[in-house]
Amino acid sequence: MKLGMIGLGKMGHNLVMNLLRHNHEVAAYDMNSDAVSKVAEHGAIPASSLEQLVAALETPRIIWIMVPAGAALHSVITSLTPLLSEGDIVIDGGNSHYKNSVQLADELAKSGIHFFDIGTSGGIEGAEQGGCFMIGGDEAVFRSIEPIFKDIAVENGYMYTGKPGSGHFLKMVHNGIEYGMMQAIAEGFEVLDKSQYEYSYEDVARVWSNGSVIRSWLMELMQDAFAKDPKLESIRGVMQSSGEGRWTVETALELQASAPVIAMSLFMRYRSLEDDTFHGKVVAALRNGFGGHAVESSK
Ligand SMILES: O=C(O)[C@H](O)[C@@H](O)[C@H](O)[C@H](O)COP(=O)(O)O
Repeated sequence: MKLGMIGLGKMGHNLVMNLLRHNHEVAAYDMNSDAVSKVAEHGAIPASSLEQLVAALETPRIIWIMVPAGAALHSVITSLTPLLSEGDIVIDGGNSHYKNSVQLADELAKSGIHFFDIGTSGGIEGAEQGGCFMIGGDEAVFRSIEPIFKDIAVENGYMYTGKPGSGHFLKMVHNGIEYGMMQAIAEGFEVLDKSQYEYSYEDVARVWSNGSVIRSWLMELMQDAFAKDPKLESIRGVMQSSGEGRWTVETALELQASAPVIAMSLFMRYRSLEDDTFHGKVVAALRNGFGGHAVESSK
């Protein structure tokens, strides 16, 4: 099939490579012209503006947007929509909040444009070698673009999830699970690290990756990381987050669903951003107040 790709960062670039490998025709645009040249070297049709990208496609056009959720996506949509016609298809493959995707689908539907919210998983490697795609939008229109996903997903690695918003909702929950799984793995290694035993963590991750109940891609990645740096000494224990974990917790609260592990994982990320905490000072002051327990003075 022929489609356009807007956003050629790590994910967009690799998706283009995957599409080209499967003989799809891709017109590609990014604000960074070097990123466009890189995919053009591999056979993509280079576009130096959104207008050029739109002109390179036949109607109904299929345009996949792979830019950061929020302001960047909003800006692309605002500039792109006036260039499109009824029947065109717009895909957001980023980690957008599902409520924004529902709203966007409604807005684009007013101009007869079909919108798909796609949760894309599998990381940078998956984008290139075969990823996992959770696809929300109109089912009949989805069937017309399904061949794309048959090609670029791993086997059984795509799913039509239902009405608009359902793709990004599913990806949000997936990422909430990701937070909990990673935190549990991390805590296990923390206990090992504080223990009297001298394990090679690379070997632990290897043995847990083979036949054990907790074998997983995350454990394999753990093995790779410990192979490079046996005690992860070159990395600070600071855990950033992009929003999906928080949205999962907020959604669980809205739905009154119990998600304590995911919530704690999120809070552990926030905690990791601070060396000292105000809550720690408060508890120390209280213990000192009622029990005369010693406090440590700050520098
Ligand atoms: O499934 C995936 O491929 C990942 O989840 C991917 O989407 C990304 O790496 C996360 O969004 C990171 O999320 P945090 O920055 O919140 O950890």
